Amino acid sequence: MDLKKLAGEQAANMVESGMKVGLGTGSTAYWAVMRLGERMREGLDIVGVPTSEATKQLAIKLGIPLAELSTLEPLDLTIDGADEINPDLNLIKGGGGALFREKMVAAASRKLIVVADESKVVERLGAFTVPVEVVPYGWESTAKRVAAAGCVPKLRLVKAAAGNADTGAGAPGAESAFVTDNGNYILDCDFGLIEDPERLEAQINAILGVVETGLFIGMAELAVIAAQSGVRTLTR
Ligand SMILES: O=C[C@H](O)[C@H](O)[C@H](O)COP(=O)(O)O
Repeated sequence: MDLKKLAGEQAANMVESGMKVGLGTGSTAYWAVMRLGERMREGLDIVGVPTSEATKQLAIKLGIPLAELSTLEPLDLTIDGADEINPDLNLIKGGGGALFREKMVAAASRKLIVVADESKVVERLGAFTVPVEVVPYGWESTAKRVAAAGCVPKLRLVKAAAGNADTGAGAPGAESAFVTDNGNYILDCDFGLIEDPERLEAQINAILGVVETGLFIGMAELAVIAAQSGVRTLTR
């Protein structure tokens, strides 16, 4: 049984015609968007706001009408994945690097529904490193300031698919900084288990050079969690 598919589809079944819907990013939200595409072919009528370029391309392929966030807000709901979910429905997000647009869209939504398999549910956040989006200019200095908040930040890297035969730069397998849809970098920050996620979010967001953190505090209202034993929902 594909648990991500189960959770994603179940949340997509909660969407009603006429709704303005935030479309999340990642391998679980993917299934929600796929199901919305299927339901559109059966007569569902919605307008979506994608949280990433990848989701935008998927929605276009599925024929889901899209609009700019500013023209649609407030959205009725957003369906999105998470890397960790605690009992208060506070989240760590951004494993795929989409955290900034995800937070913008979630903040403009009346309701955020999180979709995940059971492995994402934790007692305390922090086993998954906290992604922090930073502007490329002076990122090393920003990383030092983030480190002073009590973590070990690591610049997220990606392996190049193709290289420059002349210079060897970007040769297959060579690593370069991961660049977000907003043209920024990601620092993956290991804070250990986090005692006060709300305080930490405020502390990191106050650092010059930081764009946003992957801590989503008090934003999710409902979580649809799929396990081998079935689907359950968690509320705040
Ligand atoms: O940046 C990516 C997003 O925050 C994802 O929603 C999150 O990483 C969960 O992704 P997945 O469902 O693929 O585990």
